[in-house]
Amino acid sequence: MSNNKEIESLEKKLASTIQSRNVIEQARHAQIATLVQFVSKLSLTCKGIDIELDNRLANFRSSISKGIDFERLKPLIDDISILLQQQESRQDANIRELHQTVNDAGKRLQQSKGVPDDLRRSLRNLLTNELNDIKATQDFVPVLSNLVEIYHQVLNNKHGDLSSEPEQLSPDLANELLNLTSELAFEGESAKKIDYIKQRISTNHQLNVLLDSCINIIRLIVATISQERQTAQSFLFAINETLSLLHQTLLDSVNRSKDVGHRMAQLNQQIEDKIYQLNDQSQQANSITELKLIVGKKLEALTLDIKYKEELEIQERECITESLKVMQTRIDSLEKETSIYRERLAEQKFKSLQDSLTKLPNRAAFDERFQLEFNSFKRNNKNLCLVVIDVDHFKRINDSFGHSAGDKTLQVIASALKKTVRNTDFIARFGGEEFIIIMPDTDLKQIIQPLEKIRKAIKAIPFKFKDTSVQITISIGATQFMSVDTTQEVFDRADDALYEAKRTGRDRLVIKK
Ligand SMILES: Nc1nc2c(ncn2[C@@H]2O[C@H](COP(=O)(O)OP(=O)(O)OP(=O)(O)O)[C@@H](O)[C@H]2O)c(=O)[nH]1
Repeated sequence: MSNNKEIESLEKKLASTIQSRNVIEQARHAQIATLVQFVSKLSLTCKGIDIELDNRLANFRSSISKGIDFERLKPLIDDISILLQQQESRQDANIRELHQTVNDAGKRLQQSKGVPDDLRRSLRNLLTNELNDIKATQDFVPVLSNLVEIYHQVLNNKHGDLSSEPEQLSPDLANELLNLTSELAFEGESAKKIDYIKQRISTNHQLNVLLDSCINIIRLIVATISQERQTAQSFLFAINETLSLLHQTLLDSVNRSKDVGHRMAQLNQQIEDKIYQLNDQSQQANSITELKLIVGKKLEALTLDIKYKEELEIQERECITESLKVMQTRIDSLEKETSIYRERLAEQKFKSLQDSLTKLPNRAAFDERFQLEFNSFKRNNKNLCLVVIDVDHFKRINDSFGHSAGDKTLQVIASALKKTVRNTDFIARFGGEEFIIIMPDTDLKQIIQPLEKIRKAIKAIPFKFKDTSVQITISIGATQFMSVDTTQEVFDRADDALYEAKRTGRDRLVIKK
């Protein structure tokens, strides 16, 4: 019996132990399931970092979801742990690398030109503060987006700058403008301004510089023209003033003459009347004494009248002399003014035909003379040659030693050319580094010797810039006028000859028939 009771109590104990073990077992399963789910989810957060890790984690997730026992999971967990450790150090290296890259990009941006001040400030803050505060990869996100934004704005600015960046023009346009300015003769302050403009054009071929230069040149021309107009105006004003003064003087003297004439006529009448009266009264006189008395009185009155008449005549003469003197002075001063103005006009005509740099006749003067010589050639059919000279590699002088050295070179060459040609030859600066000579009474055979002399003379000039000795040569093209030629044809032939001289090595003379 006691045995039975014992068995019964043991069975009860066992049943309750089994039950509580089941409860524990169920709770453990529930905990494991939660843990498995959590581990699966956690493993998913590492997805995409590394393929190897991805594969292992996928394997691990599938194993634990199937409830594979710990013993079989262990090697998987070990592998994953190693991979995760490697991943951690790789992550650190990545952060350092990213830090360095962002820092480098920011520094490069800092060094680039044209970054506005506010962006430069933001960039400095990004590099010194924001970047140094980064602890984890995700911290890079706001910093990077900040940097991208700064880049974006700098690019926008640059783009704006680029679109407004002055367009580079062909140097031909700049040269053409330079040639045109050579034909302008200015004095004093204007000459200095033109020199400055020339310097700018020769070193800078940007559209805005050329436009700016054009505007400044036009301003100078307008100022000169208005100055000229003022001179002409004041001259005309002076003429007008003198003429109206002369007119007034003349009127005064006519009026005075009229007045004097009137008084003279009155006096004449008075004298005539008195003579009549004298005649009359003398016939009525009864005695010599009476006659003497009458005649005496009348003669006295007549003498007074005649004296007065004489005075009037003297006055009248003085008056006329005086007005003549006034008129003469006015006319003299007007003549002086006219001759000054005439001189000034002649001077201006001369100046507008002279190249201000070399003091040689300029292109306008050449055109005028070329036409005259051409007309005379057509009439007389005398020999006439045209020569075009161009300084070789002149650009190199400007580029190596500066525009002022180039200018000086042109002056020296011009004066050497002037000295070398005959008095009857006409030499002009055609523009830039090009000169032109009209040689009358010369044929092609005769020009070789003087032109070779010119070529050698220029080559022999000992130019020295910044302690460097430089030899400068010229190329020459020449031709003779033919009876069938137009001016353009002669010019083109001479230019072709020059081009051939350049093409075949420079420092030479080429003649074209
Ligand atoms: N200093 C100065 N330079 C000028 C003047 N006028 C034109 N130039 C320069 O002269 C140079 C002419 O250069 P290019 O036409 O290229 O000819 P180049 O260098 O002489 O070469 P080649 O003629 O081919 O031998 C340009 O650089 C012009 O800027 C001037 O008045 N003064």
